[in-house]
Amino acid sequence: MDFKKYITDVPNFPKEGVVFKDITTLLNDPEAFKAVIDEMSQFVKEQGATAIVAPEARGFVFASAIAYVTGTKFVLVRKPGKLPRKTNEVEYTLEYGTSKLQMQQGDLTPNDKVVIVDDILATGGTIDAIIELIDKEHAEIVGIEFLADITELHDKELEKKYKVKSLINY
Ligand SMILES: O=P(O)(O)OC[C@H]1O[C@H](OP(=O)(O)OP(=O)(O)O)[C@H](O)[C@@H]1O
Ligand SMILES: Nc1ncnc2[nH]cnc12
Repeated sequence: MDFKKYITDVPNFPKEGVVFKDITTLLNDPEAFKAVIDEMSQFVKEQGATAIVAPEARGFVFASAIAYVTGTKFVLVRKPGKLPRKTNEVEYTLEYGTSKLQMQQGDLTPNDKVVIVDDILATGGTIDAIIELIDKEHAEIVGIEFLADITELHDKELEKKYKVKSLINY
């Protein structure tokens, strides 16, 4: 399936100069969304993952469906003040701002084999922060997957260190 046609480009959102990749048009199409979840789940199975880690909010939309299909545990990465137990925290910069992400201590164990799931890889700031949070728990990262990758916005370092898959490349 040609997934690209289900993503809508929205110029100058949320800031002047950013072309926002709107995934809601994909979510509005049940067949396309199912095909995406099936393909992303296949990657998780191939890597032999025991856990999926994803950031709010759009990452959750994909990750929870993939965790259900693959029977893996799902660990949440959230913005500050949302997770109730003791967390680790990392500050990061993304295409249109700076923020912090947290993951609860002990949600992952050193035995976990993790696939990280998110909708968009842009500058890579978010994914780098998630990797740092997982490394603090000494879990193994066996793969990273995105619905879409905006190639011109990030370097190639991620692909050098990890098995990375994107269903759509811009
Ligand atoms: O590669 P980067 O430049 O770091 O950008 C990618 C991140 O930006 C978006 O999340 P956002 O923080 O906008 O949160 P949302 O999912 O809550 O909209 C997207 O869902 C990725 O997580
Ligand atoms: N251009 C973009 N579109 C959608 N989500 C994003 N996250 C970071 N950059 C983005």
